[in-house]
Formats: sequence, C-alpha cells, structure tokens
Amino acid sequence: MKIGVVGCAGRMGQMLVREIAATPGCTLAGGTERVGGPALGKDIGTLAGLEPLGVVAIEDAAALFAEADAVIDFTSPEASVRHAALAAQSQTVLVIGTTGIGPVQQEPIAQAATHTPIVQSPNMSLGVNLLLALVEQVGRALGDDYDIDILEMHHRNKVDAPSGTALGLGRWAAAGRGVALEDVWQKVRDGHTGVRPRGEIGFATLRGGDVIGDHTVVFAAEGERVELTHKASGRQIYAKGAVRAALWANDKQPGLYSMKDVLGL
Ligand SMILES: NC(=O)C1=CN([C@@H]2O[C@H](COP(=O)(O)OP(=O)(O)OC[C@H]3O[C@@H](n4cnc5c(N)ncnc54)[C@H](OP(=O)(O)O)[C@@H]3O)[C@@H](O)[C@H]2O)C=CC1
Ligand SMILES: O=C(O)C1=N[C@H](C(=O)O)C[C@H](O)C1
Repeated sequence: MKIGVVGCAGRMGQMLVREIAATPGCTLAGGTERVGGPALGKDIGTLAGLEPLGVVAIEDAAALFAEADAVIDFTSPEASVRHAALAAQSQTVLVIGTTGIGPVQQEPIAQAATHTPIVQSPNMSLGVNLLLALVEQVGRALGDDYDIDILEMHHRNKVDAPSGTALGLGRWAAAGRGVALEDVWQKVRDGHTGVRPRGEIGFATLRGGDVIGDHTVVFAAEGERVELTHKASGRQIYAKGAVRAALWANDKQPGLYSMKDVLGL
C-alpha cells in the first residue's frame, strides 16, 4: 500500500515516515509541507532521521493524493479540512489525527467521508482507546455522586487545549452518564467560581517541557477517588495506530470511522 504523509516534517510527520518505511507491505508515496515551509525540497527520509529515500517534500497536496492509496494527516485543522476535500476528489483513504477541529470544520470532513473512507481519532494509541471504553463504563457505574475532572499535560509546543484526547475522554464519560458533554463541560476555571455544580465535567490543562501526552480522569466522591491514567512515553504508539488505520480502511466503503472501528473495540 502506498501511503503519503502530509506535514511530513512535523513531530508526528517524521514519526510516520519512519513507521511507514519500517512496515512490511507499505511504501512511502511522498510527503508534503505547508506552502513556503522550510522543509520543502528536502529528502523526507533525511528529515525523519533516516537514510535518504530519494523523495523530497513537496507543497502540491493534490499530486500526493493522486499518487497515494492512503494519506495520513497530523497537521492543523485548516489543513485537514483541505486534505479531506482532496481525499474526496481522488477517493483516497484519509487518516486524520489532527486535533482542535471545531464543529464548523468537522462538517466538511464528514461530507468528504461520504465519498471516501476517513478514519479520524484524537488519539491513535491502543491504550487510550481502551481507556475511552473504561471511562464510559466507570461513568455509567458511578453516576453523578462522583465529580469528574480530566487532567492533561503536554509539551510546551502544543497549540490546542484541552487536548483532543481529553475532550474525547470527557465525551465518553458523559455518554456513560447519558448526557452530552457540551451540556456539562467546564473547560476553564478562574476567579470566584462558586461551588461545583453537580454533574459538571471539568478540564485542567498543563503545558510544559517535552511531555508527550498524559491524561487522567478523576472520579471524586465523599470518602474516595478513582483515577484512570494513561501516559505516553513515545510518539510511536500514535504512528503505529495511524498506519494500522490506513491498512484497515483500504477495503472499506466511504464513511467516517474511528480507531474504535479499526481496533474492533
Ligand atoms: N491523533 C493522535 O494520536 C495524535 C494527534 N496529534 C495531533 O497532530 C497534530 C500535529 O501535531 P505535531 O506533529 O506535534 O505538530 P507539528 O507542528 O510538529 O507538525 C505539524 C506539521 O504540519 C505542517 N503543516 C501545517 N499546515 C500544513 C499544510 N497545509 N500542508 C502540509 N503541512 C502542513 C506543519 O508545518 P509548519 O510547522 O511549517 O506549520 C508541521 O510540519 C496536532 O493537532 C496534534 O494535536 C499529535 C499526536 C498524536
Ligand atoms: O499534540 C500532541 O502532542 C498530542 N495531541 C493529541 C491530543 O490533542 O489529544 C494526542 C496526544 O495526546 C498528543
């Protein structure tokens, strides 16, 4: 399977190039970077810390989608919307790991998925996807005597908050309670907040250093506290999941899929 990487010079882009090069049955279709970006014209293997692969980073995403069987996208929300339109046009499988995508940007992505298979997930790791299922189960079992807060910490270069994974965990906790996250969330607390409303799901965001991604869901009641935690110690877990998603989606009908579909959870 020929897999392309948009944003191939980014933290995840480099990891994806290494993962595709190391996966039997996969070849690199090429890679793109932002128009005017400093990595353009550089070998994508060299950018990823490998031997040169003889393929340079280009800015023409349409050419990459025409060449590839699947494209993996860990870029920015604006870029992911454009890439989804290109995937629909060329009927290429698309895997989206980008986070910070709001409801307005999500609409054209869902529309593109009526033309081609798209797998979208804020976290491609097996561990976090298992955690989502556990959080739903615990949310259902404990009910709203237990206050739910979600704490996440990431590296200083992360640009969106709360993380896509934290919001996903909140969504599954809310689903366990039979409510919509948007009806109960408190994304930031500041100043004289008053007492905690029953049923609220809160978020706390920490940023610093090189932390790859830590998430904890706290269920706190009178007399006890349950905490479910995932800590990433490398980005390979995300790249492995994304390549697995591309291979899985290759023979699927158009549609918007998640890692839960890919992993059969
Ligand atoms: N789902 C998951 O499992 C995971 C998701 N993520 C998410 O992935 C995204 C990227 O993260 P990360 O790799 O750390 O970020 P980086 O900023 O390191 O990488 C993003 C790359 O995409 C490039 N880019 C931006 N716009 C375009 C464009 N239009 N065409 C081609 N390339 C473009 C950027 O270039 P430039 O720097 O020049 O703008 C950069 O090289 C984030 O949203 C993050 O939250 C991260 C890890 C795991
Ligand atoms: O930006 C990151 O680095 C990560 N982003 C994703 C998110 O927003 O949840 C996944 C992972 O936590 C790393």
